[in-house]
Amino acid sequence: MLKSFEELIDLAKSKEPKKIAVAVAEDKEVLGAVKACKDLNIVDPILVGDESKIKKIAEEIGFDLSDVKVIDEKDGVEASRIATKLVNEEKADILMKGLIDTSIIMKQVLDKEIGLRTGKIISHVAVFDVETYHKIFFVTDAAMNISPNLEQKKEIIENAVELAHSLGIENPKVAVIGAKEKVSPKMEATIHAKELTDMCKRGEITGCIVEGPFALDNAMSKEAALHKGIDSTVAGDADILLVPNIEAGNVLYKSLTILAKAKTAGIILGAKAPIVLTSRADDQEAKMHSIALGVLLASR
Ligand SMILES: CCCC(=O)SCCNC(=O)CCNC(=O)[C@H](O)C(C)(C)COP(=O)(O)OP(=O)(O)OC[C@H]1O[C@@H](n2cnc3c(N)ncnc32)[C@H](O)[C@@H]1OP(=O)(O)O
Repeated sequence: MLKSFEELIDLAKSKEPKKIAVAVAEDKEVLGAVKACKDLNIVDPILVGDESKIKKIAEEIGFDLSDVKVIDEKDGVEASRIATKLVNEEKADILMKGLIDTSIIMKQVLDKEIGLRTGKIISHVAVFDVETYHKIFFVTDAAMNISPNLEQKKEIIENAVELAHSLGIENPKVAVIGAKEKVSPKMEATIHAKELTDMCKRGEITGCIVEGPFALDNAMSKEAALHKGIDSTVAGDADILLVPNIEAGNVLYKSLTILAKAKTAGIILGAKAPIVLTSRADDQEAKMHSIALGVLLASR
């Protein structure tokens, strides 16, 4: 079972290096992370973007590009398209978002001709390590699916459970988050939580334990759960938090990274290849962890 991001990097180092296509690579944190991962011999990068800007940043950070392929494309949409197409054509194993809006690169990923669709839902999982929680945990979906319906939430859980299994978390505990732990007909998130719990009980969602609704405190703190008289194996020990919508997920993601200084890695699942996707504001370390996660997944 994965215990730290250091372990994640070590695991990635034990794999063959993977080709990573970076869309709109002209960013210091992105190039710093790619350089660090290249130095560890876990990736062989293809940088797509404004070549003059890429070269200027590379020089500043001491990134020797002599054996790195750079594709010059100043337009961000086109650069995203080229990088996505490289993965579609299996010229790269991993796609990475650089200095570009998530919706722009994900539109390329969804493109029927050059994209990376598989028929499954494409969803984001953020992996967190924060001092105030006793283990690594996931938040899904803070970045891709805006307001998922019940069936989409089921598939988002399945993507996250598959990731958990890949990281050695055998029977992950999934907490379906709402604003309270009781079902309220006025709050769709709580109704979905109950239905997802029932689906798991009926064997329609497997490989995990799904329970909810939970308010965040009950999912993450045993004491808070006991205080409210909640009797559940998931309460206070969740591995995966399924958030009701992108706003809740994104606020939680950024609260964890900005306020709680959590370590993080972000990845898009359900596409033909792993897609490294962090916030543009995330630091080099977060991007490095995310690349390592991409390498692990691309090695399966
Ligand atoms: C957490 C750190 C990083 C961040 O902070 S990210 C910041 C916030 N995130 C974002 O701005 C992105 C949020 N998402 C979006 O904007 C949109 O969902 C996105 C990705 C642009 C797609 O929207 P549209 O292009 O309008 O797509 P659409 O809904 O009209 O659907 C077009 C076709 O694609 C399919 N599709 C859409 N989302 C999918 C998914 N998740 N998985 C699989 N397939 C999906 C959809 O079924 C449709 O297919 P078809 O063409 O009918 O066959």
